[in-house]
Amino acid sequence: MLNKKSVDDINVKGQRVLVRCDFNVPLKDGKITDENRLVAALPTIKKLIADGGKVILCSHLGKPKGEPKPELSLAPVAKRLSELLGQEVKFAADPEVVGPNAKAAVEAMKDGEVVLLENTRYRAEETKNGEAFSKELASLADVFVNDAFGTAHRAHCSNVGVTQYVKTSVVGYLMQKEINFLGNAVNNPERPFVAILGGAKVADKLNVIANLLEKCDTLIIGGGMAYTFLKAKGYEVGTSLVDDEKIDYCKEMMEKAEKLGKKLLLPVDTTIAKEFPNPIDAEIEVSVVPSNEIPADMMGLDIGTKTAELYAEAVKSAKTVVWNGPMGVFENPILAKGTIAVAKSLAETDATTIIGGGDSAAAVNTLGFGDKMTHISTGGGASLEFLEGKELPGVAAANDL
Ligand SMILES: Nc1ncnc2c1ncn2[C@@H]1O[C@H](COP(=O)(O)OP(=O)(O)OP(=O)(O)O)[C@@H](O)[C@H]1O
Ligand SMILES: O=C(O)[C@H](O)COP(=O)(O)O
Repeated sequence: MLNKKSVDDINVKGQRVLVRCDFNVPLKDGKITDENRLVAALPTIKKLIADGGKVILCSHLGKPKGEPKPELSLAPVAKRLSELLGQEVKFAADPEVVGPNAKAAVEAMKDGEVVLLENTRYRAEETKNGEAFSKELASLADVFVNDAFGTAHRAHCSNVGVTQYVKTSVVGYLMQKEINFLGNAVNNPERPFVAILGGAKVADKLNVIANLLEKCDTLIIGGGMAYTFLKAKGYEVGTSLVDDEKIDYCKEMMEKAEKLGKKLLLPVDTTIAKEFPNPIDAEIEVSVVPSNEIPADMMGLDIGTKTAELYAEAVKSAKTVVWNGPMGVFENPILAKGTIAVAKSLAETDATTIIGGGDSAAAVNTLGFGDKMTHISTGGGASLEFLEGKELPGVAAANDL
């Protein structure tokens, strides 16, 4: 259980409540292409409306680097949120975020109304956790609610600085749900606990590998990071992605697994091609070879068929599964088979299945397995840092229970 005060511990009737959400959603031609983060924010917003609070929402979007960028305005989010909530979300267009327009919009609010502020990263101080902007945000509100799990690994004005200048700071339902799911899976798992890591680089996930190895029973490695492990085993991996500086680290992890009596599974076969597909979804010729027989001029781009079966088998006997990072270049249908096989095995198991956000969440959703998972995190970097065992500043800043 998360040891922080939540929206259930307060009633905001007649009060101004500033809610930090993570509305950093992908946009194409001004349209939101994945609204999971909006849908996930609704329970907290509805609770605060039902209380009769004046609900002031804020978020960042993309990286405008401290200046107004019209293409990164939160206006499309206000429009879509209004539809999802079935109630107007008034957009406080204001290049200063907390400038005259925003102040006037908040001033005019009635109980139960909702206003969305402009992209907090229009202000340069935001990402520096500066005092002045933190105070400006705090001046709008009596109470602060942080429901932005996806941003919890950042210490910025709108999720950390602001908490120093309001009396009450609590977390929202999404934050609670994310921390409870990820926390239970990692720290109190029903066993066997299988962790699956993929993605491009070992270097990106050093601490995740080390931490999960301590907690899980089986650690499965796939994706581009597998080849540094295979090279560390002494295999020839051709032109596959390898981080030569991390070979010793991979050796250490393999020794650590043995010492701890944990299973560390690596691909026994590999789908190879002459080169990386360009464009990424280009039709390419592939073949499957044992992982110790990758020709010098070929690269591994997905786990092979036997490996996919082996990994699916390991998932079958699990009671808890945490998955972060694709098994191959899943953006290309020819190289998505390993990722699909693993996603399918998670969809079919009775185990608690948790997807650690980012690319893996996108892969599971595009492949149509989204509703079969126990929990799909809305946080990419945040869920990764949580899996590393780090304290998230956005969570730490809320009032303790
Ligand atoms: N064998 C491989 N060689 C090169 N790139 C690969 C390989 N396997 C997977 N990838 C690429 O890795 C990328 C994802 O890697 P990345 O490390 O960014 O994962 P991730 O974003 O950390 O995952 P998540 O977002 O779930 O945390 C994908 O774009 C995929 O195409
Ligand atoms: O999408 C995310 O991971 C969060 O919204 C954080 O965004 P950032 O990486 O731009 O800080």
